[in-house]
Amino acid sequence: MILSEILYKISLQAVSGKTDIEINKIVFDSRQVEKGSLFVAIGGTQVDGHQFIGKAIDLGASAILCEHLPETLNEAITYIQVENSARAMGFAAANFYQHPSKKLKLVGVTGTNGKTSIATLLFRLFRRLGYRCGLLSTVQNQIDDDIIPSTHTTPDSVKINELLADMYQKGVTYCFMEVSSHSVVQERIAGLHFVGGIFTNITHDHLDFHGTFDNYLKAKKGFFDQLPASAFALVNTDDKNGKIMLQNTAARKETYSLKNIGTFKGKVLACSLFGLQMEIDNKEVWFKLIGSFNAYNLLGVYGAAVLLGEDSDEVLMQLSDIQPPAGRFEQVVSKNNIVGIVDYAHTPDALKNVLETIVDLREGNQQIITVVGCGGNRDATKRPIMAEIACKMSDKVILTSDNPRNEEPLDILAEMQKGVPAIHFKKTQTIEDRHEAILAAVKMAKPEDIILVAGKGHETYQEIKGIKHHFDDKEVLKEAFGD
Ligand SMILES: CC(=O)N[C@H]1[C@@H](OP(=O)(O)OP(=O)(O)OC[C@H]2O[C@@H](n3ccc(=O)[nH]c3=O)[C@H](O)[C@@H]2O)O[C@H](CO)[C@@H](O)[C@@H]1O[C@H](C)C(=O)N[C@@H](C)C(=O)N[C@H](CCC(=O)O)C(=O)O
Ligand SMILES: Nc1ncnc2c1ncn2[C@@H]1O[C@H](COP(=O)(O)OP(=O)(O)OP(=O)(O)O)[C@@H](O)[C@H]1O
Ligand SMILES: N[C@H](CCC[C@H](N)C(=O)O)C(=O)O
Ligand SMILES: [Mg+2]
Repeated sequence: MILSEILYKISLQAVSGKTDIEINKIVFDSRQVEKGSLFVAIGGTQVDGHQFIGKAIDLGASAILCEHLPETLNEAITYIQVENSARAMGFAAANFYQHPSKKLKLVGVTGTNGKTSIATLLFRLFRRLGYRCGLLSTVQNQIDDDIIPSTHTTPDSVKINELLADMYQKGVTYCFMEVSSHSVVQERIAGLHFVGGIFTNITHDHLDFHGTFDNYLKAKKGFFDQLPASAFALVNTDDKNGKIMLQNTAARKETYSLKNIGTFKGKVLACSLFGLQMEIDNKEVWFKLIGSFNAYNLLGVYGAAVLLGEDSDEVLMQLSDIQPPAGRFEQVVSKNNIVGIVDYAHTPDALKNVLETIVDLREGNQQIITVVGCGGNRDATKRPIMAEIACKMSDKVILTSDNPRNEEPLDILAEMQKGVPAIHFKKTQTIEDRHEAILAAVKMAKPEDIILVAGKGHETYQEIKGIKHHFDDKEVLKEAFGD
């Protein structure tokens, strides 16, 4: 595409060089540059992309999109200066791929917990309702039956537009995507056209990246602030910050609640290890998801589907038959009835919700044994809190490694240990190796006991010092059960 078309409607501060040149690729990593690329220099969290402009030119970049121009300009190259290059890249990517988000119906889901659950349920529901669908999620990206591995919860803006363009070409009507707070701040969703946005909840996470809870809140709100008037903004108002999402949005304001207020109301009637019974719009329905926190996810999905024009009875009928995504309250039961539960709870609130559900469901003298760790190079302030929650709500706890990434596993564990109240020392142990920790939990379990393995859910790897080793909590549980 011609550069001037890629720059259409983008506010430019300065241009040096020709804009009637052909561009065949937009890249923001110099290592991906090929002949004819537009290289976008972005100030990152580790390095400033502007320092790679020279390297990008050496590798064949024809044009540079940046926030400040290099001291010496190469006359053969076009330089475009903008205020925010990440944001400009979002709009450039939308132009380059010819606005796929406007050609299909894109729905975004944001919140600390529940994004994957809601986006995946919507994807599965709308496929059952007869539509071709796309999904952009933490677990995987998907176009109908085709699974495309995902590297982020929300991909970068070029990747999103490339995937949406592919979806449009394959006849997709609806795409459901997760909108992480990182993606809002880093402008990965700039230039996208949404028909709806959903807010789940906001609790403690990602303070390493956002600095303060207030900034985290602003990031989530930023998604709703950029929705157009034609979209709906569907918000869980039982979350005390829910209404804040609606403060400055141009979108139609809609709400859901389990407290009998708002557009969509629901009530939990019963919850067991087999499912959840709810009343929605005066209809009683059983769902295959477990835990009252999932009642919020189901109600959000129901609300969104109705707002998108689907028949409410049909929606409930189909939704009642849908399985939760992988690694969300997934059960592996041994032959002698030890109940293993693998769950992606990696925030204090998620861990508390899952354990509350397990405590409510436990019968007689069933013990709860929790195996949990916290990821490295991520918010360290949640470590002692998660350890404390695990200890207070379980009979036995094994603190272990999650994805240590570039941190020392024992340093992470030392921070978790700080949260263990003295009265719980006796029931808590630390086993650095996650495989060993799961085996130990199974060894100490009696028939009927419940083992919660929290934090990694669907993940099939453990990231240690830049290398992803194969690791699957479900697989290890099965191995430990030895059935
Ligand atoms: C903290 C964070 O969000 N980092 C993301 C960010 O990288 P960064 O800002 O650190 O980049 P950097 O390394 O400083 O480099 C700056 C710029 O220089 C460029 N560069 C760098 C080196 C080089 O040789 N040449 C070059 O051009 C880079 O491509 C980049 O454009 O931009 C990159 C490109 O889009 C992302 O891949 C990267 O995600 C990292 C891998 C990551 O782990 N992100 C996590 C925290 C994340 O985004 N998570 C959320 C989910 C959160 C949730 O649970 O809600 C997600 O959406 O996945
Ligand atoms: N509505 C909810 N409220 C609170 N906790 C929830 C909710 N839904 C799911 N959880 C808990 O959070 C965990 C992660 O759920 P899910 O993957 O849907 O969240 P997410 O927002 O996509 O997370 P991520 O930020 O990692 O992408 C679940 O395994 C469960 O423990
Ligand atoms: N989307 C979350 C995933 C955390 C998963 C957990 N297993 C970890 O590695 O910390 C994040 O980027 O913080
Ligand atoms: Mg997710």
